[in-house]
Order: sequence, then C-alpha cells, then structure tokens
Amino acid sequence: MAGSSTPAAGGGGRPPLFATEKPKRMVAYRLYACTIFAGILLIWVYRATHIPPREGNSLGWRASLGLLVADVLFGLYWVLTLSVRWNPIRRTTFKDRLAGSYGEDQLPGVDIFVCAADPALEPPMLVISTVLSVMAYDYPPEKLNVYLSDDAGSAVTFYALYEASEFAKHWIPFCKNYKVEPRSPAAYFAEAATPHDACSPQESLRMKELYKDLTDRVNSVVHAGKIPEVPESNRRGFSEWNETISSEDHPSIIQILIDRNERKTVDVDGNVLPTLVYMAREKRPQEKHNFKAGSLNALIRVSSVISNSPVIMNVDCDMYSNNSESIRDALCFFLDEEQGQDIGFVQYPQNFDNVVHNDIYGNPINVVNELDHPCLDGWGGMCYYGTGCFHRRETLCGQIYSKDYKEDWARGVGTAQSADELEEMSKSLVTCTYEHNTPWGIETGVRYGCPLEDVITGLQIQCRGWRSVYYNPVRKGFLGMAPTSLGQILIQHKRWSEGFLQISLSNYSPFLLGHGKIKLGLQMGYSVCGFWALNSLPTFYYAIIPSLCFLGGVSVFPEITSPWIIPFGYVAVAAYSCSLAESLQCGDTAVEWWNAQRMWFFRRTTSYLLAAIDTFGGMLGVSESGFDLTVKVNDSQALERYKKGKMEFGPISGMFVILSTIALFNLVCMVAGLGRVLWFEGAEGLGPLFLQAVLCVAIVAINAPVYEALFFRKDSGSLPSFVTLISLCFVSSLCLQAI
Ligand SMILES: O=c1ccn([C@@H]2O[C@H](COP(=O)(O)OP(=O)(O)O[C@H]3O[C@H](CO)[C@@H](O)[C@H](O)[C@H]3O)[C@@H](O)[C@H]2O)c(=O)[nH]1
Ligand SMILES: [Mn+2]
Repeated sequence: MAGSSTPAAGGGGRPPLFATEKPKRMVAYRLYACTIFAGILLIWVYRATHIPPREGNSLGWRASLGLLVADVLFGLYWVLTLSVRWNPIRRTTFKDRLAGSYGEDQLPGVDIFVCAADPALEPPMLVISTVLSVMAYDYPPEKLNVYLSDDAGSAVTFYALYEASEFAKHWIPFCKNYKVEPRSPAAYFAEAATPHDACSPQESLRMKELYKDLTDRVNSVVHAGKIPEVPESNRRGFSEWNETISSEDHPSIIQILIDRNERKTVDVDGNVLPTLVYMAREKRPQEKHNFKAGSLNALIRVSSVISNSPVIMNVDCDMYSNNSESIRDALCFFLDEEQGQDIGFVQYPQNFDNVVHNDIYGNPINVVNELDHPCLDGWGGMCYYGTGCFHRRETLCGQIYSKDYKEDWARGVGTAQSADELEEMSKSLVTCTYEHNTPWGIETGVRYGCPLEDVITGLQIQCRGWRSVYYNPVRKGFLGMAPTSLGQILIQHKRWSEGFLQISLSNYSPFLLGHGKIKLGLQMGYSVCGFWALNSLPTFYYAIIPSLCFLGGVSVFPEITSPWIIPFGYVAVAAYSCSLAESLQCGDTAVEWWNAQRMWFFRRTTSYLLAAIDTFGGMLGVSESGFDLTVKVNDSQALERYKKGKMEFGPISGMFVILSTIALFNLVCMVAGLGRVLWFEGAEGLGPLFLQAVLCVAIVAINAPVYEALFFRKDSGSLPSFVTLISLCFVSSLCLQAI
C-alpha cells in the first residue's frame, strides 16, 4: 500500500482531480504501539496485584487504589489515541485538470460567510481585512458571494464594510493583476517591506497609501463611535440605525453593498465585483440567539434568497484567506467524477499568523495538523471545526447521501429581483421567531445547544452518509489568530472540552449516533478530544497524590531494583520520546514541544477539570454553558511580554488558583520530601521512592513559569499575591494529609 495512489478514472470520463497517498512509516509505528500496549498491560497487572493492606495510616492503600483507576483510565485513553496515528493519508489536488475539464462558466457559485460578533473584541479593520481576502479569491467574481454576519448589529462594523466595498474596487484588481499573496491587505502590508510579486514599487506604494487612508478613516470612526457623512448614493443603508438600537436589541438588518443586478458595481478595471452583503439578524433580549450557530443558520437562509450557491465556505472574522487558490482546490474534491460524489465537506487546517518562534503556549499545532487530522481523514471523516471549511449547501440543509443523489452545480439565483426586494425578503428569514417550531438547529443547519456546534454538525453530516476530506496544502489556506494569554487559552479550551464532553455523553456521541454509520476508527478519533475533559481526572490525581505520598514517605511505585519498574520506565520514556520525535518531524522545535507539554498539563488540570465539573453540573441542571468570545486585541505591553516568552496570566481566576496550588504543593513536596529522605535515610532511602521523586521533579520543572510569576515578576501579567495566599492555604491543608 506504500505510496499507492487512487486509481485513475477509467472509460473516457474526466481525469481524477485529486489523489490520495499513504505514507510508509506505519509498520514501525504499529510495532512500537504494540510494545507500549504490552507495557500498559503490565502496569495494570502490577497495580492490581500490589495494593497494600488497609491498616494504620491508610494513605498507601487509598493512593494505590486511586492509581489503579488512574492507570486504567490513562491506558484506555491511550488506546483511543491510536486512532489518530494509525492510518494517515495525504491529499493532493490537480487544479490544472480542473481548469481543463471545466470552463470558467461551468464552475459552481460559492457563498462565503464571515462571522463577527463584537467590534470591541474583534476590531472592524481585522474583520474587513478578512472580508477583502475572501473577495479577492482567484475565482470568477460573478460566481462569488461574500456575506458578513455582524452579531453586534454595529453601525461601526457596517461603516467599515461600506469602506471595504469601496476599497475593493482598487484592491481586487491589484491582487489579480499582480498575483498578490496573501490577499488580506492587513497581512500583505505587514509582510516583507519589499514586494515579492510582479508589481512595481510605485504601484505597491500607491496601494499602501490607499490602505492607510482606509485604516485611518475606519479607526477614527471606531474611536469616535459615530458615523460620518457618506455620499448620498450610499446613505440608504445607514438609515437602519437609530438611538434605540443596541447589540442585544435590534431588528433584522440586511444590506446588499455590492450587487451584480441593477446597481451593477465594477472595479477600477471595469470588472464586476463579488456580491457583498451585510447581515445582522434580529436580536431581542428575551430570545435565545444561539451564538455563532445561530448566525450561520441565518446566513444559510439569507444566502439562499440572494445567491443560493451550491458551495458554502465559512470563516471566523480573524481568519483570513492566505491562499487565493483555495476555492479551486476545494472544488477538485467536490467535482471529481469518480470519488467526489459523496464528499460533503472539505476542511482546511487551522494555522496562525500571530504566533512567534518558540511560542510559550506551544501554539504551533503541527502534530495535530500533520498527523491527527490526516488520520481522521484516513477513516473517512475529518471533523468540521467551524472555520476554513467548504460545504455542499445541501449537507448543511439535512440532505442524506444516496447513490442517486445528483448535485446541481449550476444552481443559483437569477438576476430577476432587485436588491431592495431581496433585502426585504431575506429580512423576514432572520427574525427572532423565524426558527420557532422548525427543524433549524436540530436537523437543519448548524446544531444548537452545544459549545461545539461545528463538530457535532460535522458528525451529523457524516452520519447521513457523507464523507469529509482534510486538505493541508503547502501554502496554508487560512491564517487565524491564536490567543496569546494563558487566561484566554484556558477559557477557550474549557469551552472546547466542555462541548466535546457534552457530545460524548449525549445521544449524539460518535459511538451512539455513529453506530454502523461511521468507522470505529473515526468514532475513536472523535473521542480523543471527546474525552479530554475526563482525562483531566487521572492527570489531576497524578499531579497531587504521588507527590503527597513522597512527602509522607509512602511508596506507590515499584522500587528501583524491582523488575516491575521496567514497564513504568519504558512506557514513560518511549511515549515521550516518540511524542518529541513526532513534533520535530512535523516541524516544531524541541522548545515548542516542551512548551506544548506544559500547556497540556495546565489545560488538563484547569480547563478540562472545570469543563468536566460544569458538564456534570449541566446534566444535573445546575449550570448552563455559553460562548465566551476569544479576545483578538492585546495591549502593547502584553504583546511585548508575549514576544519575550513571558507567560501572560491576566485577571485573577479560579484556574490560576488551581495552577499555583499544584505548582507550590509539588515544590514543597520536592524540597521537604527529598530533605526528609536524604536526612534520615540517605541515598538508599530514595530506592522505593525513586519514580515519585522523578515525577515530582518533572512537575516542578514544567511549572517554572508559575514560580516566576508568583515570586519574581512584578508586571501586570504576573500572578497577584492574592492567588499565592489562597494557594498556600490549600497547600498547607494538603500537606497535613501526609502526616
Ligand atoms: O455569538 C457569537 C459568538 C461568536 N461568533 C463568532 O464565532 C467566531 C469564533 O469565535 P472566537 O471567539 O474567535 O472563538 P475561537 O475559540 O477562536 O473559535 C474556535 O472555536 C469555535 C467553537 O468553540 C469555532 O466555532 C471556531 O470556528 C473556532 O475557531 C468568531 O468569528 C465570532 O465572531 C458569532 O458570530 N456569534
Ligand atoms: Mn477565534
């Protein structure tokens, strides 16, 4: 199977538009996995047969029972993770064949959705740079329709989009004439000072000036919070706003800013521009709006009236297109005659453009992008993760796949209706009450009621018989923004792990919903993230109990001279070496790997733990989950600290108390525990406690930034002494348990 490619289409049809390859390394990996599994089994045997008698101070007995459970859970979780290593595949597309087989006029229409929610957290300039980047795709503009959903219903965002529609008349021809990449103006002008494309320095300078004017105008409106006079011909849209409008309470607003029909808009070269639509669905305080999922569903309906293209792509407002050919790449999958019929969606990886070298948060997720996702693809079902994804419209509307299903690639809306009519029609589709008593949010559109609406929607589509594809080109399709403060990251991961756990424990779990419909490997693949939150429990246990026992001189691992130490040592050393090797192979540095390990530890002991608690609370009806927006602006000092690799803790939160408690507790255990053993028993005394000492030292080492923030840093990103105080209370009560 090594290096095998998919067969060419036979019998005179169009040639295949993509190929699938399987890499060779898998045999070695599978052998290695077998040895790890043997090690895990031996650890289980050891745990089950080495429970000390329950007498006197029963710490050893209790701890051994707990570790038995923890080791079993870790082992089972490891088995799940095999699914995202077992079967990776790699896809390549043939865009030249696409061009050979389909004329430009035969290409399908594409609707692009951009979601924004809050002009304070998501600056309008960021939003319109993303919009401009997707308007400038290398694709026939009369087939391209771009929709911005503004969940804040903000006049400022609308103003920015209006300015973008004017700027597009210069920007799009510039991009196309000079084959500029990337096509987000913000990203383009932030890159190298010397333009690397065919354009002359004067041209580039002229464009840069125009862009600077745009930025100044938009930002001054953002600061003033007031809209200036705009030309009479374009005033119409602004009259929608008045004093009574607020972000939580406003009617539906829909404005077609660029339209191909009667108000035909052309660029400076006289070419038509892609349709551009602003949408703010109605919001009322008493009505649930279902966050991003609600916006996407509103966009699906509005676009069905205005353009109704067979392909839909959606991005978050901070994730710009970095590759102008992405639409054509995605179409290579959908339009392939042999293998494309059952492909429901094409997901691109998430990559970031604001991450620095040796990022302290371990943000380059290369292993996920280069190994995990190709494996999900290998099982026939890359998940949908909410941004950078192309769908067939029908898959989002509940269509079930069957062999007889024929896509109408030519579908679309004619040019009969005027923009005013279209706006009126679509407004009625995005009122608060429109979805009442309809299948929207349940069977139709993106699913509601879960913080990971996208993943569950993707799973539902796969369970209706569609396959999905993962495409990771060399020039990244999209670049987004990673949060660069620990507090933000932990909140984001809490939302994700909570969403995943909710899915895993519901009727929509990949094992129940997917039973008989998707492959076992894919069910397991989903569960790797699905059980992140539960995996926090054994991690938390491992972070406290062995160290506590070390402090009390109670051994809970095999002695250094016992043969039982071999499976423990082997599993730990081999698993971590393999993980490091994978990271390096996927392009991370060793420092990034180490930082990523630290983040795993932090997330598991905070975000995931709280997510597990909240999920169970939610099942008992105590708590309800929301969508805490990720901040996309940082103050300049924080940004400086980030660049220097200083961890940004930010405002006090319960999560930091947990982090510093674990860090301080292990520090105490290490110092007092080592001191006690060496003082009373000498070096031989370490024999039975060796593995615990190693574990404790490792936890202290990984927590270095926490100690720095607690004791040495004075800047506003460090941990306040209040956190130290509370943590010390917890630490002392924990230590008392050892006595
Ligand atoms: O009420 C809301 C809340 C959010 N959004 C938009 O949703 C997107 C994602 O929000 P963000 O705060 O950036 O969350 P992230 O954690 O960065 O998002 C990741 O995680 C989400 C699921 O938790 C996915 O939907 C996203 O695609 C994925 O990038 C942004 O464009 C928001 O404007 C809305 O449109 N309406
Ligand atoms: Mn985001």
